[in-house]
Amino acid sequence: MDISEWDKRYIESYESIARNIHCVNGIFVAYNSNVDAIKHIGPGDVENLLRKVDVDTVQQRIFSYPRQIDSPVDFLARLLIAMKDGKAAEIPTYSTDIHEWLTDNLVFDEARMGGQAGIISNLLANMDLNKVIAYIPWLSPEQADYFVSSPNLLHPFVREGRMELLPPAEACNPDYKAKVNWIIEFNKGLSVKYAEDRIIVPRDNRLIISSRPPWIRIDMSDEVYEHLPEMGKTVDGAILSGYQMIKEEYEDGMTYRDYVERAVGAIGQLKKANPDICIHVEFTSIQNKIIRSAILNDIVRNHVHSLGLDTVEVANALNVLGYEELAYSVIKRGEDAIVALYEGAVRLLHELRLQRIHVHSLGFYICVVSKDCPIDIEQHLDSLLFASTAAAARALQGGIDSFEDIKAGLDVPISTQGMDQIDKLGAYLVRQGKCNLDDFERGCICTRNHDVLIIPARVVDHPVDTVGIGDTISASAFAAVLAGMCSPRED
Ligand SMILES: Nc1ncnc2c1ncn2[C@@H]1O[C@H](COP(=O)(O)OP(=O)(O)O)[C@@H](O)[C@H]1O
Ligand SMILES: O=P(O)(O)OC[C@H]1O[C@](O)(CO)[C@@H](O)[C@@H]1O
Ligand SMILES: [Mg+2]
Repeated sequence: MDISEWDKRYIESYESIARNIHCVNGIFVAYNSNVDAIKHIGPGDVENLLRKVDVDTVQQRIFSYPRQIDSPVDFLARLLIAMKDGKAAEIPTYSTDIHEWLTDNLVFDEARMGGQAGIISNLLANMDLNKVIAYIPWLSPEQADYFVSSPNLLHPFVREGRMELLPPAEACNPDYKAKVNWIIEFNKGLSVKYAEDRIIVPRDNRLIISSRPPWIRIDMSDEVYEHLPEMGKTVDGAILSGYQMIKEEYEDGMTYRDYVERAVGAIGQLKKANPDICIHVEFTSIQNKIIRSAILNDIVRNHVHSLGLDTVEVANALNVLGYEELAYSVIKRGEDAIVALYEGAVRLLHELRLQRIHVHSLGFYICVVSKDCPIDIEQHLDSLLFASTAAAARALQGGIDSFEDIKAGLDVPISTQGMDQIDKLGAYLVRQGKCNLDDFERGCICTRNHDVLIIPARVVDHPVDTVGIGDTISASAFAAVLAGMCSPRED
């Protein structure tokens, strides 16, 4: 299909999801929510920060590649790495020192809802989904203020053994504090001089400094855990995220194994009274390989139906599952990177026994679906196109406050670079005899073992922010998949 045919197909997908989204009874969303303190860095900002530290040490730290932020030097090293490649990254910090240093040396531009579960809950509620049940284990009054106030967005609260669903502001615990993450957004073309080097940022992206205070636990109170079947019964799907915060060991002797077990138990509880519930996990950057591996092998495999992730995260996942070479081909920016990405997504689908895996990249998405996934390939295509429209709307407007707001995404141009990338993949797949050119051009490929959807995405030239766009893509696509499952077929 050429761009004008894709444009037409995009409009059809929006209309189809708008018609069907209301048949979704509800979605359960857990666990992570925080306040994002967002700073868009401009010319001179990084140089100013570099003047406050020893640049030679930063350079050494760039080579040693810190996987957690303990000092301003670690922060600047990871910021320069992210800016040089234009790659998204999320690095944990376990003390408040860097937060204080950043507060003293940078003024953030805006504070907004952060965390996959927080962003996704607000998006789904604003999309007018019938019911969104959000569960945040550390819901503080300040955090609750960042949730949209809407009757379809509720949080469980257990009183005298009975579960109630309340607005987050009424379900929060006044003893809890807010978790604040710093988000450093950098724009394509920004030039930074350090030591003898100059970096020109190749693409808009962001670095997240994820605060991990000791009280953060990816878990549920026993009371809420006991009532999960009751909640699971009333929804069609669940979106789970935040597992990246699980630690190997805790001060009280607990280990990651305990939290992995509880996480699997929680999924089991959701399925107890609703065996058909569809579970999506939103993946993210996880620096610790033991945790990354445990999440994939022990939580996702066999328990989860759908996985959403970006390209770097595909490489990271492949890496811990033993596909190092393929992982390397995905991240090195070679001609064949998109082929490696496709191969990687196929591997992950089968290795992790998923029903769908949705990879979002700048300019295109790839989704691989198993043969037993209950919706047809055109409905999968609708879901991806709808998600791209939603992402474009968020990038353009900075947020989505109503279902109607998504429509603005239809005016954003389809990425020609994305089209070029997928043409490369098409040539490869046709050469390999995996599909014919017609099927490829329609974005839908059926093979014996799985089906594949490949779409060009809409890309906003100057996005308001980049953080949270991936969450918007995955959640809107998943909600659209659920709509496909409950809506009457439109043959
Ligand atoms: N300017 C843009 N216009 C449209 N989509 C974008 C733009 N920038 C990024 N995206 C999409 O957002 C995704 C970011 O996802 P991810 O890295 O998971 O970020 P986050 O987890 O912060 O949401 C990219 O994969 C790309 O598909
Ligand atoms: O790992 P954490 O601290 O939950 O942070 C997740 C981060 O990812 C995002 O949810 C974006 O995907 C940010 O809003 C947030 O800061
Ligand atoms: Mg993401």
